[in-house]
Amino acid sequence: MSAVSPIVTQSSSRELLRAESLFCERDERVLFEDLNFSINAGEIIQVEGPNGSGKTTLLRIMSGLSSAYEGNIFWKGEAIHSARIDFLSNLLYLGHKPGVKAILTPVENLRALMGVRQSVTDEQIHHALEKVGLYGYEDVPCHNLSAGQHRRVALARLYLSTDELWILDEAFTAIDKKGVKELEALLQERAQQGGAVLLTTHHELQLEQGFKKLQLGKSSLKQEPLKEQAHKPLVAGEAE
Ligand SMILES: Nc1ncnc2c1ncn2[C@@H]1O[C@H](COP(=O)(O)OP(=O)(O)OP(=O)(O)O)[C@@H](O)[C@H]1O
Repeated sequence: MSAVSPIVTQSSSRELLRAESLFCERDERVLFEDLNFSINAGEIIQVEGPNGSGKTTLLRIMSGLSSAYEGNIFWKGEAIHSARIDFLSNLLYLGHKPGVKAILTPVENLRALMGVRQSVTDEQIHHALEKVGLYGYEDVPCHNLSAGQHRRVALARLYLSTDELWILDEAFTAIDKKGVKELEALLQERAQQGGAVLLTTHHELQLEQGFKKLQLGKSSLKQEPLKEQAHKPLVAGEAE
């Protein structure tokens, strides 16, 4: 169980984010084209593809951090640029950089990161840090912590967040086997509570509930349709 209860439970069919006819080219190489997909409340979607196929690029575009694309993105049916405030107030994005301030302790960092968005207690922060293996490091300035520990401070936000949409780029690095299991459980719990998760990971996800995979083209030239997960017959339609 995470330390934070969901604020609302949403219908699992409610569309949150939708991409229509996305096209992205980098260095004269097409990363994806005519890419159509949506993520609903209660869903987990893993973006898959070889190194350099555009996974991070796609997550940055879907998070509003990059405008290097053509096509349309909608948040709850409204064009993303018009819905920006609501979108950003309901999004948790975890990228490659942890965004942790070295001068602050893990507790202070989390207080600062969560402070303006959501009120959390010190007890919840301590619980979250324990979940990512930082028990005993709560009050150590982050400049004394390793790069992996910095990532885990950032990851602890997931144990506090009630944001509707999580976009996670390689969130499974820097955690041990137990941490991986707990994070998988957390993602499922979040989805069951009506949250949605769009993620990339090189780790083979072991989720009891179904999840979708969005496969980016191996040649980076052509977008493949969403594939069904082998052991879970989830509909993985491309254009919805
Ligand atoms: N800001 C940028 N400007 C130009 N090209 C970029 C930029 N960011 C990424 N690229 C290029 O876009 C391609 C896709 O990069 P991206 O990081 O999205 O791939 P990825 O699938 O996440 O890779 P990996 O699995 O190695 O993390 C790469 O060839 C990269 O060099």
